[in-house]
Amino acid sequence: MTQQRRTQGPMLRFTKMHGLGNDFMVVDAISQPFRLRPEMIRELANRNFGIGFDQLLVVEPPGLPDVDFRYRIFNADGSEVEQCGNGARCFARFVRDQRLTNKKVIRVQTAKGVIELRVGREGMVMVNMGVPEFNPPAIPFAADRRKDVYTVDVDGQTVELSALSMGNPHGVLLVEDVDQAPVETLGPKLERHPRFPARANIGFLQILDRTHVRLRVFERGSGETLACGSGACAAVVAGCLRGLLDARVEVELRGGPLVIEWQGEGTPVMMEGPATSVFEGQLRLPGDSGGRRRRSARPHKQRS
Ligand SMILES: N[C@@H](CCC[C@H](N)C(=O)O)C(=O)O
Repeated sequence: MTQQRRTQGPMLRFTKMHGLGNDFMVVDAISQPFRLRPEMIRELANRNFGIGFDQLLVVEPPGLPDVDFRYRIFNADGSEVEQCGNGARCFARFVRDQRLTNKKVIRVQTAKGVIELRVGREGMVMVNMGVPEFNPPAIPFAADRRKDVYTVDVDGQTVELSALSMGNPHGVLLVEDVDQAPVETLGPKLERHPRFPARANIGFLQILDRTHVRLRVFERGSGETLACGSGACAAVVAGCLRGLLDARVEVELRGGPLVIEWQGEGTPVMMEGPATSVFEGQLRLPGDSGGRRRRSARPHKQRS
């Protein structure tokens, strides 16, 4: 019998980061070769057998003029997506910590266009998240015309939600109390509802007053996370469309607060919040499919 030898792949350096508890594995794919298949991403995202993360963020060289980097985002289920607000803040922090740039205003190419990140003091980052899109085919959401509130049938139950794109698709429901909201039951059903053909992130929004809200988000491809930046933007936009919120709102997520500003239709949404580095590590990728990894990690000096 011939013994099959598994080849050892290259070492991969990564940083573990989070934005209000929405956590990321961040990889510099400029100074090291990097390519992962979806099943490998799922394995790394696993919180028991892998590194554990909500999203994988990949820093690449730009493909456009006047842009500093390309930013790719993968959910824990291995799907590549267009937008990640908390990830964008961590991205800005990462490229500066790794000395890939010393700019304070960083222009980044995403799958849905260019976004601008501004690095502020004490680890805070301001992101221009772009102009929200309400046209149903562009979200994408199945509807014959645009509305501020849609009625959706879920297993015979009627649910009211707003649908919009922040570069990625969102549905936003108003609830009395986020602590009692059916995030774990209704979230996955709406994420995969046939009216969202590309699936969607589902936000459960509790309005406290015109400038303060609470929010939980069941994320497409990752499940409920402690915070969702694009979800916070979508929720404030949905609240403004319903006439319930002012232009500047503090959004209390399970992992902490974000400040979101939106001046109205046709203008971009601005998001401000923290970005935190947790540790740096390296792992040996399998040289062939499905091999187990060896990994090592050293704690990060906390820089705020
Ligand atoms: N956590 C993110 C959103 C990540 C992508 C999302 N799950 C999707 O599939 O669109 C954020 O902070 O915006």
